[in-house]
Amino acid sequence: MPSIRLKLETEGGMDDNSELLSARGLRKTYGDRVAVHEVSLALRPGEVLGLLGPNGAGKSTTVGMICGLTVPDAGSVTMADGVSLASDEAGYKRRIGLVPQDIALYEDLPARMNVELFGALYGMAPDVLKRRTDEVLALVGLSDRAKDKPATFSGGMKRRLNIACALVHDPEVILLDEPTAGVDPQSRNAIFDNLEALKAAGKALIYTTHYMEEAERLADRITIIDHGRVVASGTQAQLFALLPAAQTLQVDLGGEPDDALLAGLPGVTRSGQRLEVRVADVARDAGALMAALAQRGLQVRGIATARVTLEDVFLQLTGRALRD
Ligand SMILES: Nc1ncnc2c1ncn2[C@@H]1O[C@H](COP(=O)(O)OP(=O)(O)OP(=O)(O)O)[C@@H](O)[C@H]1O
Repeated sequence: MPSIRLKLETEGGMDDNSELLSARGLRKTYGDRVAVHEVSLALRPGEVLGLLGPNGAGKSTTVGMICGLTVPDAGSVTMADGVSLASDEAGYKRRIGLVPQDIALYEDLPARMNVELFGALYGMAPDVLKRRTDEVLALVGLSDRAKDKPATFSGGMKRRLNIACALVHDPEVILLDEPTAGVDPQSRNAIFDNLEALKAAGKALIYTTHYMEEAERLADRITIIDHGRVVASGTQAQLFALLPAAQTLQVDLGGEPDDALLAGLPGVTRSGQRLEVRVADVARDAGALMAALAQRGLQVRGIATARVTLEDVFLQLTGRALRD
């Protein structure tokens, strides 16, 4: 079968005017090690930007520089209206909420007081702080545990309380550094529900993860980072379009075919009654394949396409698996 590029929907480039926050040329070295080289990224209002990369890629260092905890060696981060750490540190930080990778809670203070302490750091008025504390505890599903101490919470509940603390001052941009690390699948789903609610409320999120499934589920756009460098950035469709044109069709036959019958069919490997067929364009080539199989008297019971994933994109761009 002739090879043609896998066709996928693509979008135009980023319109600079639509950026809520933009990081340009961020760089950070620790001794001889360059943790982050020239990282640039942009966040639009109301979107989830996934920062995807393996352990040690430089995600936390990048997030640290965006929220002002880590001082960059070079580069800058600016909000759409020009406010930056350099121009107005306190004003900038009020607009950012950080959910750190390591849970930061006072284990022996009630959940509610943990949230209020974070709010007090931003000088929130008592009545506003009370209302916001109620709201964020409700958002993360912990209203009924407000009086309990985190010391008595599960790992997933602590993660959710950590998120509530980052939200109490109602930031425009929320940075989440691997917020599902070490939580069970049920708690992970609860956290995703919280994040989807935030997105629906119009918040912009930067979400770091080394789980491509999480980036695929949550992110509107994804920046892939490896060894401190951005290796690709775009919507999932744009990233998938970076893959060489090929997809796999899985064809289930009525019985085990004679291999001689499959001779002359390109890209076919057989395992029992199942054929794996590499094609360049599913929409175009599936029909020709079905016709060729019918011509050989082979009955088809079912046909499916194997889905491409961000793991395939990472492998294509770096030559390595995300979780090496
Ligand atoms: N404070 C530090 N001192 C020295 N090296 C550091 C420091 N912080 C990070 N690094 C190094 O910088 C590189 C990037 O680390 P970073 O934590 O940003 O990666 P990451 O993508 O967030 O990884 P992970 O998913 O494991 O958290 C790593 O090589 C790490 O060892």
